Amino acid sequence: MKLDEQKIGFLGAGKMASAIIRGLIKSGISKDNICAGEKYEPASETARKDFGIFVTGDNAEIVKRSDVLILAVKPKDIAAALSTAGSLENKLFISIAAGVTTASLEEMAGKNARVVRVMPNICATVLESATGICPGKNASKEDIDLVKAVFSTVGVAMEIGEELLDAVTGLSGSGPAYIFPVIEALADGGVYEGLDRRTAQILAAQTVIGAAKMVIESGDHPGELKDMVCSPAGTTIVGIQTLEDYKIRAAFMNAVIASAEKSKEIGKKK
Ligand SMILES: NC(=O)C1=CN([C@@H]2O[C@H](COP(=O)(O)OP(=O)(O)OC[C@H]3O[C@@H](n4cnc5c(N)ncnc54)[C@H](OP(=O)(O)O)[C@@H]3O)[C@@H](O)[C@H]2O)C=CC1
Ligand SMILES: O=C(O)[C@@H]1CCC=N1
Repeated sequence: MKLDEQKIGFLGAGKMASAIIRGLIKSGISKDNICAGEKYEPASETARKDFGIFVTGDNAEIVKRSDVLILAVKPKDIAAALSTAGSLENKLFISIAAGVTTASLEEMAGKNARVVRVMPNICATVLESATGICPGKNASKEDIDLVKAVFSTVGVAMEIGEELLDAVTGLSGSGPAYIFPVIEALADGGVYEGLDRRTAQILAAQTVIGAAKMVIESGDHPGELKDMVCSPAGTTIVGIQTLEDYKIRAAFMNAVIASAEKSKEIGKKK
């Protein structure tokens, strides 16, 4: 199955669907092969205007037009979205909803449904998502390859066992929201010391990009990279000591764990 031969339909055309649609179009997928069902008219209008795709409030029409469906509504809205979707027989059904297991998706979409559960993140907007992919029991190798191809258009995509998808949700699904306040706070520190806001924000964001790139490109342990910055009796080790005083590492670990636990809780409700 080639990606550019598939008709891809989204149920929900909000923030995440828009990010993925942008990636697909940027990677050369024709807008004529993409459509979306959306019940909120302003979101429909934005999708039509931004991407030139077909958008309707009629989910069943989207299902009819599509080979591949990407469910991109909030977990609480899934049952309602599927109740208006009609038959999903012979469709590849992808869900990006946090917490919702492949077993409950299969139950909702029909026992033999080819389901793949995916956890991307909002950085798909700039084609830098970190995405975990987990096939349901009826998904074929071809289906998984196609899903990988879809999410590779918006960043890095890797297959992960379902028992670890809540961990992926806590880490990379929610993770951008943990880094944005870090960038804001770094910039605040710069502003406190006299930098103007714009300059401080660019320096802060570029510092985060650079640090992340060093981790990925070197493959070195982040602790070793931190040591490279800390001169003996220098400026950085004083900053590190301050962060340790505030238990910054425990704070981030606990944020990821709390988010993963919430994802598990959502999964139990469905
Ligand atoms: N935001 C993020 O960073 C991430 C989100 N996710 C997951 O992605 C999914 C979507 O999240 P996100 O894009 O942020 O949400 P949004 O609220 O931006 O988008 C969802 C859209 O779906 C619409 N909708 C609701 N019910 C229906 C329906 N029955 N038929 C058609 N459209 C409907 C909503 O309309 P209305 O507003 O009127 O309800 C809304 O416009 C969630 O399940 C979330 O867990 C995964 C990874 C990251
Ligand atoms: O907060 C949420 O539930 C969604 C899922 C991952 C990121 N945002």
